[in-house]
Formats: sequence, C-alpha cells, structure tokens
Amino acid sequence: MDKEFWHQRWQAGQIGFHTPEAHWALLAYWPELVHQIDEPVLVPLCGKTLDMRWLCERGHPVTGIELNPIAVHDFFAEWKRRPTPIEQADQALSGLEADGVSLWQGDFFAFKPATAYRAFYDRAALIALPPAMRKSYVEQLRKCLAKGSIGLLVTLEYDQNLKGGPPFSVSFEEVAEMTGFDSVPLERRDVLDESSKFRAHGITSLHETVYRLTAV
Ligand SMILES: C[S@@+](CC[C@H](N)C(=O)[O-])C[C@H]1O[C@@H](n2cnc3c(N)ncnc32)[C@H](O)[C@@H]1O
Repeated sequence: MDKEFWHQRWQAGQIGFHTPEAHWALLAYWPELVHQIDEPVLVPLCGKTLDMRWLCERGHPVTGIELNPIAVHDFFAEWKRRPTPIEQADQALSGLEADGVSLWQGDFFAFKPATAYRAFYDRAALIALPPAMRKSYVEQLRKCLAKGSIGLLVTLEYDQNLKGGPPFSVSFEEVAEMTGFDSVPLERRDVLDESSKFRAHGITSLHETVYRLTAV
C-alpha cells in the first residue's frame, strides 16, 4: 500500500472505512482499560475518525497521525473547530491543534513524539497495511510508547484468499506474536451482516476482534 493509494482514496471520497459514530469497541472497552482520563492518547493512521472526538470528550488529549491533508482538514471542519499550527522542533510532519486534539499530517513512520505515550488506540491502522509493512508499523508504534502503555487494537479476520486488502485480515496468532507487546483478546464479534462488500466476494465468515495491548 503506497502513499499514493491513500491519497487517491481521499481525493475520490472512497473512505468506506470512515464511520458516522464512535466505534463500538471503544465505547465498550476503553473506560475499563484507561482510567486516567487526562492521559494523552496516540491514534496512528487516524483518518478523520470520530473516535478522536469521543476520546477528547472523555478528557484525553489526543494526538492523531494521518498521511492525507483532506482527512486532517475535514476532521477539524466537521468538528467546527479552527485549528492552529503546532511547533515542534525536530518534527518532520506538520501539526494542527484545536481543543486538545493535535493532528500531525504526514508519514507515521517519520513521526517523532515529543514524549512517549502511555495510551494508544488502533482501529483500522494495523489492518490497513500489507503484511510486509506491519512489522515496521509495530516497531514504530512501540518506539512512540512508554513501557507499560495500554492500548486497544481492533482487527478484522476473514479468508484473505477470497479478497485482497485493505482492510487486511490479521490473525490472532499474528497479534500474539507482535514484538514489543503483550496482547489479550477481549471480544471477537461476527460482523458479516454489516458488511455486504465482503459477502459480494463470497466471504462467509468475518470477525472483528478487539485486543488489549500492553507495551513491554
Ligand atoms: C483504513 S483508514 C483508517 C482511518 C481511521 N483509523 C479510522 O478508523 O477511520 C487508514 C488511514 O491511514 C492513513 N495512512 C496510510 N498510511 C499512512 C502512513 N504511512 N502514515 C500516516 N497515515 C497513513 C490513510 O490515509 C487512511 O486515512
């Protein structure tokens, strides 16, 4: 998945991954996971997800990293906020901030956090990347985090032989073997009925799995 692929998706408005409400797993599991509600949260490959607004409304300062400028612009515009630029020496990405949400626009692999995060949220970030990139993503994510950081990871599982990604299928075994993290599955939910696109490919089993990750 090269960068141009994502820029074209945003340019063409092909953003089926963007949902009009905060994700069910966030609502169900975040409160029991992260008790300190002013803990800053890192959201890699964030798009313009409303999950960031949910986290912010809960009290968390939020840092999102997103490649595409349309996503960053739309996030603030749809939230009816006028962001101001963020200055950070030694940062290759350009940043905008409003009301506790900071969005850095650019390549997550070039992101240098000012301090290590202790909480993170990954929905449709790991699974947006092909297998060859996922190891580097996990390494970069781990570099941004303090030891003991807690996060929520949401994956999809389906027969990858029937459909190419993204989103890619990421197995329980792959998550269990992620270097630098301990994982605990919290819920595995059948989501086939909400996904006609997958049915059209002949897929008969589609699950969303939610994990608690701890950086070790
Ligand atoms: C499948 S979308 C998910 C967005 C968001 N997490 C959500 O749940 O709506 C993946 C996003 O990652 C962005 N992206 C892809 N590669 C990236 C990279 N290397 N650095 C930062 N963002 C990236 C894409 O532009 C896209 O908005």
